[in-house]
Amino acid sequence: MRMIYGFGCKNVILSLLFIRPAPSEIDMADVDLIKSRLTSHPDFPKKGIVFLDIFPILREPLVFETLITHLAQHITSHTLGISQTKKIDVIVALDARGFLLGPIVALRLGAAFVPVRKAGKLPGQCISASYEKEYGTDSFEMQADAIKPGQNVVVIDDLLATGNLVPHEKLTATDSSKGGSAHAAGELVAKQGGKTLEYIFIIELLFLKGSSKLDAPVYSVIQTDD
Ligand SMILES: O=P(O)(O)OC[C@H]1O[C@H](OP(=O)(O)OP(=O)(O)O)[C@H](O)[C@@H]1O
Ligand SMILES: Nc1ncnc2[nH]cnc12
Repeated sequence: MRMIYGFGCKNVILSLLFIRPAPSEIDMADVDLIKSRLTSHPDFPKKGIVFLDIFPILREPLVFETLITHLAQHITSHTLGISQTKKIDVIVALDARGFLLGPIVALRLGAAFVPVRKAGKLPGQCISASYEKEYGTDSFEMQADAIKPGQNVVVIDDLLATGNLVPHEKLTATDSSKGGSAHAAGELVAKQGGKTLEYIFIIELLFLKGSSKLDAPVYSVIQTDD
């Protein structure tokens, strides 16, 4: 059994194509274990933000191992299936917390690891994309020769917010509707001719509707509406 997730009306057609695994296909024991280690910190780093901290997960080797295995298994059992492809060529992960997951998952899959870094940190020729965060703005870079045209890519980060403090449907014409970090990473992959098959996160802040701005399906281990 698979279910189809609806996004904002702007992306209705795309959302019909974006299939997420049904809860029955997900190992809920893994999810419960990972979720139990997540901590929340109200008003950090500024008032109104509830910061969700993933570091307690990494403190416990068994829980960290469960998370990495869960992500790698999701890719081999689901991402490859829905994309009807045999291999992930590249795992792209985002500076900085995405780097805690991306290289390990890439090694498990025998894929290349490519970092997306905050501007000015990567040597050589780079391409860039700007983005908005839940609490600020910034610009990302990727090395210009990192992805070859046609390569299959999965983008990994710890958390999907959206780049805006207001939910997508409440944005006015004067608000920016540019996406957040994951959107910028997808833009960098597309600029190099790579194909993003899926965006994967530990946590997705559903109320911010970040997935509606992305050009591929989203898988998140934990979803929260708070
Ligand atoms: O969907 P968004 O609104 O873009 O928000 C999510 C991003 O924000 C956080 O990173 P942050 O930029 O705070 O930096 P860090 O990883 O260096 O802590 C988080 O790790 C995601 O990358
Ligand atoms: N609420 C949140 N908690 C942790 N990291 C974040 N990055 C963006 N929003 C965040």
